[in-house]
Amino acid sequence: MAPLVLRTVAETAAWVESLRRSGRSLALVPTMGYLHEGHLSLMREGRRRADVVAASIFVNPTQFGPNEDLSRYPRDLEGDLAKCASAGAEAVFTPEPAEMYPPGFQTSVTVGEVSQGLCGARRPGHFQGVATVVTKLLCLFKPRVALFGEKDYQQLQVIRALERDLSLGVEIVGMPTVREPDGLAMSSRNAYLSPEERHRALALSRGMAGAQALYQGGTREAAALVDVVRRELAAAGLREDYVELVDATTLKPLSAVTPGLPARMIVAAFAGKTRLIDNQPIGG
Ligand SMILES: Nc1ncnc2c1ncn2[C@@H]1O[C@H](COP(=O)(O)OP(=O)(O)OP(=O)(O)O)[C@@H](O)[C@H]1O
Ligand SMILES: CC(C)(CO)[C@@H](O)C(=O)[O-]
Ligand code: BAL
Repeated sequence: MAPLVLRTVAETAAWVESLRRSGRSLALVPTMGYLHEGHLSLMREGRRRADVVAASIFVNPTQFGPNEDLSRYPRDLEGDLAKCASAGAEAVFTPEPAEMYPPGFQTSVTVGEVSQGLCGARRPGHFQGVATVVTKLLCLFKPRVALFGEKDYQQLQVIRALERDLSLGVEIVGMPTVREPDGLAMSSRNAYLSPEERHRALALSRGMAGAQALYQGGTREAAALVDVVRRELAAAGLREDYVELVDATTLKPLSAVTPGLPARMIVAAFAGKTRLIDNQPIGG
C-alpha cells in the first residue's frame, strides 16, 4: 500500500497522536532519500521491532557545508515512496526546509567529544546539523525505536550520545552496512561516480579487508594497519580525507588493537569530487 505522505509538522504530530491512542508502537527511519537497499534494510528491521514504521526523507540543509553538494544531492521522491511501500513503511515525512526551520528558528544541538574528530573535523558544523534535525525528528515522532546505519558510524555514535544525554527514551538501533556484491558500501552518493570512479572506489573496502587480514596475521599496531588502507587508496588514485583506527565507542584514536577493546577502522576518501566513507571492525 502507498505510504501516507506527511508534509507538515502539525499533520505529523496528529498522526503520531492517533497512533499513540491506538496503542501501536512506532519505529522511525530518518533518511535523506534516494533510497537503496541500505535504507530498506533499516525499514524492514523497524517492522520487526515495532507495529508501524515511518521514514523521513529530508535533505537537511544545515548539515551541508557551503562548498558541499546540497544543491545537487540526488532526489527521486516518487521512486522512494514506492520503495518505502515495498519495505513496509506506513508513513513518510517529507517536509520542505521552511517547515523544519521556520523564520525565528534558533535552537541547535551540539554533541561533544564524539562529534569532534574524523568527519566532525573535516566537515565543520555537520554534526550540529545532524544532531539538531535528528533531535527534532525524535521529539516529533516519539518512536519506540529509531534505526540508523553503521555506514555512517560516527553519526551513529553522535546520535547514541544525544539520545542518552537528553534522556529521549528512544532505543537507537545500529544496523550493519549493506554492500554491493563487490564490497562497495551502498550510498546515495555512489550515483555521482563515473564507471571508472566506481571501480576505483572499491579501494576503501579492499583496504579495510587488507587491514583485517594483517591483523589476523598477528599485526596489532595502528600505524601498520592504517598503512595498508592508505596504500590501497593511493594505488587506486583516491585522495585520502582520513584513515584512522579508533576505539569503536569513543572514536578516540588507538595506537594498537588490544584485547577487550573493540576497534574500528574508519575511512573517508575522494573519488574525483565524490567523498565516500566506510568503516569496519578490526579484531577478533
Ligand atoms: N549501505 C548502508 N547500509 C546500511 N545503512 C545505510 C547504508 N547507507 C546509508 N545507510 C543509513 O541510512 C540512513 C540514511 O542515510 P542517508 O540518507 O544519508 O543515505 P546515504 O546512502 O548514507 O547517503 P549519502 O551518500 O548521502 O551518505 C542513515 O542511518 C545511514 O547510515
Ligand atoms: C540522519 C540523517 C537523516 C539526518 O539528516 C542523515 O544524516 C542521514 O541520512 O544519514
Ligand atoms: N549519510 C550522512 C549524511 C551526510 O553525509 O550529510
